[in-house]
Amino acid sequence: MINKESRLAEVRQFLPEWLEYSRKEAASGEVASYIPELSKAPHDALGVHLLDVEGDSALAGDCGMSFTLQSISKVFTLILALMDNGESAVFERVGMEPTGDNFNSMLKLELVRPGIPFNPLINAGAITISSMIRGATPEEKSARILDFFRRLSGGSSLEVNEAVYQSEFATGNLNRSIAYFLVENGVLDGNIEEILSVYFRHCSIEATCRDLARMALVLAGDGTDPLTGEYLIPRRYVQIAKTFMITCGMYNASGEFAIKAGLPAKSGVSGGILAFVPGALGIGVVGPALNAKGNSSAGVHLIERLSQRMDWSLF
Ligand SMILES: NC(=O)CC[C@H](N)C(=O)O
Repeated sequence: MINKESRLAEVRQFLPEWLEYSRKEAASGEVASYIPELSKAPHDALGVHLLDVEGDSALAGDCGMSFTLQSISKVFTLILALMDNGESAVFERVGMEPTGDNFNSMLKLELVRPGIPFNPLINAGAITISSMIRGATPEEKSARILDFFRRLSGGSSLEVNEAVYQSEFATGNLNRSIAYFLVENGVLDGNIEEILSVYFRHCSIEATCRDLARMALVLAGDGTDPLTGEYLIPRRYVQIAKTFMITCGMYNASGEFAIKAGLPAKSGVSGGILAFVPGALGIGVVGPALNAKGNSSAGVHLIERLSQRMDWSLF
């Protein structure tokens, strides 16, 4: 058990120094450019916000910067799809296993029958999950997702970054290929452009490190917001999301991250990372320069170091 008060006090004291040390890792990374709009992010930025169950914060660096959630959103659309459809319907369409491949790989879709995506956190799985969000139109589905994310982030006013959305929609041919493949396999049905618009929109929701920390805090609280007492997610669905975050949350570097940090986490190509210490605190990090696995170079370094110094690993 960690002593929350004294831990965050200690973190607050050392955080600026640790952050500057981790920032150097950005030098070895690259800002994502396959979505053109993302390439505008500052290469050396690094920000962190930690929020504990009492509402105490520790923050450092470029934590005022906003960025799009990208793959981080997949954790919460999975949860919404579980709430909308139930566990068995969701797992008829997506699997429960890590792939060991890149997040946008199509390799295993062809290799393993019946061709359902390996898990809901790779693009194929997340596109399938987007199609399962309740709503009569894509606009209604997107509005429900945004509303859910706003409630999870403490009644915030999160918005879609339209420029990033348009940039993804215009250039997302690999995601289109995945979607057509899923239709062919009988996993997806419906209008592909509409399904992709729901997917690209939730990836393009803009947030700050504090928003990530706030959403992570709800997961740390097993689905109940520790700051308001509001029940937002059934505990079972948090358990499912948490397990996927450990096994697949950092793409094909999840094993290494589990060993080095030992925390449930999800990263996105914008350089954001959401992580949490169950029962204790939510963590939001951004560092746009990515390593070869597509995770924030400096962000991974910072979370691993924090977890090791503070003895936060679950394992
Ligand atoms: N890994 C990511 O963050 C990928 C999300 C991005 N929107 C994509 O589909 O490529």
